[in-house]
Amino acid sequence: MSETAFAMTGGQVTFDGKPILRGVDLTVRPGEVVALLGANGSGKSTLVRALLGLTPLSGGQTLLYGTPPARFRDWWRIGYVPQRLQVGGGVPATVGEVVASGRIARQSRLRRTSQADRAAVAEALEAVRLSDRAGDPVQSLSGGQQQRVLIARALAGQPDTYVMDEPTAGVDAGTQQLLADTLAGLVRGGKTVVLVVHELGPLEPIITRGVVIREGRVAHDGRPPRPEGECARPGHEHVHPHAAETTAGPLTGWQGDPR
Ligand SMILES: Nc1ncnc2c1ncn2[C@@H]1O[C@H](COP(=O)(O)OP(=O)(O)OP(=O)(O)O)[C@@H](O)[C@H]1O
Repeated sequence: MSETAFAMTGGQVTFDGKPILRGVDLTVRPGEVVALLGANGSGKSTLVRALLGLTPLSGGQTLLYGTPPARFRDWWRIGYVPQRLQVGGGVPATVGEVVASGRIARQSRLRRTSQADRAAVAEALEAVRLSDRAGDPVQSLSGGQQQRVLIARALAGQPDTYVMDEPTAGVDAGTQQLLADTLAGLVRGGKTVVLVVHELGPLEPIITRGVVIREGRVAHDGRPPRPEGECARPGHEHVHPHAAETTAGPLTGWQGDPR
């Protein structure tokens, strides 16, 4: 059997007695580029966090490279870009420091910062065009720039698999294209990508598989949906009155019913 990056079977998550994930089966193999799609509140972020073991399952199981999250040790293999949040929290960290923190899983107590670490951080900053802001406090950056810092932090770790929760949310068109080009290069190098997106936008050419989540279940898993008409218009707000279609047939309205 070939290696799997993620393998969830019957994954369930319950918050306050309310089922949020209701039996998700999802296997992601190395080299796949999987877009998780679905309406607000459908459970995409919860699924991502459960795949990483950050949110515990109340039923089913999930494996990271064949190992349950609690026993997984090779965290350097995963680069996680969480949904937009304040990077650096209350700590006045610089852009360079936050990006360098992406190397921690690769470092050991014996071998701290090396030339390779410094080079990876510099390369990641360049990839998101923030080299000139390395010494600035993260809080002094705009929201979209902070998102780029989070992406650079993941890039700096040079993981095998990238997990990105809405990496293009609130990010301008130029930066979206930059991210798409960066990811395309990583994918050509055999990396695995799982990302939550509302708009495929410039990422569309690299997506190999679309998984639509609807009310905590997989409603479609296969060909990436192709936005058409209004849905394809740049800046289109994806709150659709029509339901997500299920496993067969063309998929043009993947958002499902808004809650
Ligand atoms: N920590 C939590 N405690 C309680 N409920 C939660 C928690 N996290 C998420 N939820 C609920 O789980 C449901 C799914 O949330 P989730 O963030 O996974 O959706 P999503 O598909 O990522 O949405 P969006 O597109 O808006 O980011 C929502 O109803 C949300 O309120």
